[in-house]
Amino acid sequence: MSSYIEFDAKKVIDYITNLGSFFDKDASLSCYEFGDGNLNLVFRVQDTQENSIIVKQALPYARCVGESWPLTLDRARIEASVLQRHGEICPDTTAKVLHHNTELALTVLEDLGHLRILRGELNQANTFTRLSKDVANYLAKTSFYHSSFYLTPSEKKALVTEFTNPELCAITEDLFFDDPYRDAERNNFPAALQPSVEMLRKNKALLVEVAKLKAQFLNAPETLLHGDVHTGSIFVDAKHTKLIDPEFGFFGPIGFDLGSFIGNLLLNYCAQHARINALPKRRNMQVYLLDCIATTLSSFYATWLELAKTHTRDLSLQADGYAEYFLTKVLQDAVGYCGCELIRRTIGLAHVADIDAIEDEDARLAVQQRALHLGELLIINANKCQTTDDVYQLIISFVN
Ligand SMILES: Nc1ncnc2c1ncn2[C@@H]1O[C@H](COP(=O)(O)OP(=O)(O)O)[C@@H](O)[C@H]1O
Ligand SMILES: CSC[C@H]1O[C@H](OP(=O)(O)O)[C@H](O)[C@@H]1O
Repeated sequence: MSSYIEFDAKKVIDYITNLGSFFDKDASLSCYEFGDGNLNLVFRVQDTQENSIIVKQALPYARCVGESWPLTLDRARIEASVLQRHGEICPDTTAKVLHHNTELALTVLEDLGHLRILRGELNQANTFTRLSKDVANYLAKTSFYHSSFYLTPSEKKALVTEFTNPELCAITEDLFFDDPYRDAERNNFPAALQPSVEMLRKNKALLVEVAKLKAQFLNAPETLLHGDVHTGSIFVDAKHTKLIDPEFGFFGPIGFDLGSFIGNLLLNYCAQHARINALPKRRNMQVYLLDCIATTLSSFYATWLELAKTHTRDLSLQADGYAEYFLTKVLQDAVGYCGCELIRRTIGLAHVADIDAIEDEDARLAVQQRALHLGELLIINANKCQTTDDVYQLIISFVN
């Protein structure tokens, strides 16, 4: 029988005190819940000496909807295990797991409260020079070392089983690839956007490309993905970049995380158009975001190719030219998934503050139309890209 119980602040303190690992024996602890994500509880536990830890607990349902949307507790195991595996490869860019209890679906994490969530920072027009290189390095290394280029077939198959995450994948499958393209109850957009949404849904070529992207998501266990690399899952400051929250992790197509990240930068790019009273700030941010995208792409590609040339263990995959062929497909997938992220964050269930916080209704609508159209163009044209520069030029041609 499961010993799961939902924790409150008092139970968290009792649990942490019993563990006896993180604070002085006689420390006076306080605790509060401050999660703002869609799914879980997040507590901060602190003593009076400025020491603190984070306790994250999964609920048996989705926090943002309530008990009417039951959800597996196993997501906490997946999240902790992805953080541990990715943390072994990229310790500097992955939140550190200090303790995990699978039965309680509870994980103790290092407190990253001295850093800031990237989405809020971009919305404040703050920029981070390390961001693109750090994210590219994280995505390239974690994806290479969990791919068939590096793992033996039996190692990989065992991990694919360990990281089978059907319920969380089903959420992505529905929210990314299904709901936006039909009349789904969970969709969320203003009536004024209906004509743009209908145009999108009538585009048969688009629907075929979305089908291909979904099929790839369902059928291509290329690597252990983070599964939800949006700008709300990245802590930053001038010297640090830390990824959190990989509960959607599973073995899927390498381009998915790369595309999700770039998609979130482009959502912010679109939202910047609402800054009509601060044109220099808007221009600076848009230049920064495009530069970030260019660096992420080139740095991801260069790091991955270098790893493939020097660390590929599979003999056949060492064939001259194969890594380049493989990476071209990864880039095309990334452009497609990027387009899906733009569309689903505009008209689907889960929105982004970048757009939703725009107060002026007309300005918000114009940004939503821009994001939808950009998503559509990217998905339809993704397969024209052969190189990272092609991807960048494609993006530039549609955003300007
Ligand atoms: N390790 C951490 N250190 C500090 N704050 C954190 C940490 N992990 C999460 N948080 C805070 O909790 C919020 C929700 O966390 P997140 O992992 O995104 O939850 P969910 O899984 O519900 O989306 C984050 O936006 C951040 O403010
Ligand atoms: C009901 S899940 C919707 C959405 O929320 C997740 O993000 P997060 O947990 O970081 O808030 C994920 O992007 C899902 O698609």
